[in-house]
Amino acid sequence: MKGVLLVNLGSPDSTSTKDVRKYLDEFLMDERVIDMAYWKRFLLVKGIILNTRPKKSGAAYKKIWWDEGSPLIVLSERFTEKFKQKVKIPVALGMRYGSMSIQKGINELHEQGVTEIFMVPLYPHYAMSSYETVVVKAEEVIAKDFPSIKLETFPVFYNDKEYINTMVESIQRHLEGIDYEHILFSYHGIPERHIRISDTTKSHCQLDGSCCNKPSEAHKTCYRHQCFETTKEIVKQLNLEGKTYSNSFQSRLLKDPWLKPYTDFELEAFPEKGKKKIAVITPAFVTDCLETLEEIAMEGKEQFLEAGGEKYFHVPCLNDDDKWVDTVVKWTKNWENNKN
Ligand SMILES: C=CC1=C(C)c2cc3[nH]c(cc4nc(cc5[nH]c(cc1n2)c(C)c5CCC(=O)O)C(CCC(=O)O)=C4C)c(C)c3C=C
Ligand SMILES: [Fe+2]
Ligand SMILES: [Fe+2]
Repeated sequence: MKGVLLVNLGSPDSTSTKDVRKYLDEFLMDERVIDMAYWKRFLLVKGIILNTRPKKSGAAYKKIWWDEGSPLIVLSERFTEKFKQKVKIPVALGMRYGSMSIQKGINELHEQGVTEIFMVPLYPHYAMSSYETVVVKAEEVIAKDFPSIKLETFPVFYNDKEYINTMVESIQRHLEGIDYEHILFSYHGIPERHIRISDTTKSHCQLDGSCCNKPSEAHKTCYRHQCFETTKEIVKQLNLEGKTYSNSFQSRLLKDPWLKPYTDFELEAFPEKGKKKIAVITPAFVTDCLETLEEIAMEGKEQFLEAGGEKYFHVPCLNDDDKWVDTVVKWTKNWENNKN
């Protein structure tokens, strides 16, 4: 029997320092997130980061937490409920980190007799710290505990026609009546080093603007290229002119160079450049979460207004948008009918 596993990143169980520490421990000890030799990662994460960050992150989570729980989890559950109504096969939701694990999701499907899983990682773009780690984890769980299950994973969908149309419709709906003169596409950042590690050609990605427009095999796993493509496709349909939009990367951790330009620097510089009314879109996330609700909608707004900005609007993620649900249903039905 066929079944679907939807996978998102996951959140702590609560905003308490203890729960946030447990979540960050699993997240940051992932070798695809902090890519150091095990002993170095162990010392950095357990010896340094976990001593201070859980309290700080817990306070940030408190600012966005809902009565029902983490927005990322609640919104993913709402999406899943709507999705279940539209397909006839078993569906489960799993998270890469935290209690609602991929293991639990696969087990839930297994108990319903599922032998073939269609997994949709809810990430439009390929990064070793997002899409790749989900695939590796699911494959490990299946090899260890469910060897008879066949797994097929939906590819990244950064330039998929249906996804782009869904984004464009949602953006147009949210921006109706909003007074803005510039759109910032703010993507989750990754360390520049990760771009080089994921470059399958080992020579294409230069990180200097010279490579992302040249066709290459490397783009199949190039986060930077894929983010730029998402923006290009969206602005094409929105008919935006060159100087009225730009890209940036947010959520840096540690001191290594991350993808540039940095969102916080851009937000502080816009007013001086005459861009005083902006809208921010966060396409790396299909679900609103700490990084969009706190970092962009709250902190980003404050930084922009303090620097002299006048109007600031964050466009919500797709969340449980009906057209978005229908898009993932369509991908699923194509898989059921061997059309993907
Ligand atoms: C969009 C995909 C994501 C990529 C790529 C990604 C890379 C990445 N993240 C960190 C560190 C942290 N990220 C945190 C939160 C967080 N990250 C994503 C998505 C991607 N991360 C989401 C959806 C969220 C929000 C989770 C939620 O519960 O709402 C956090 C935790 C919060 C904090 O302490 O700031 C950390 C830490 C690294 C190091 C990285 C790539 C190397
Ligand atoms: Fe992250
Ligand atoms: Fe590139």
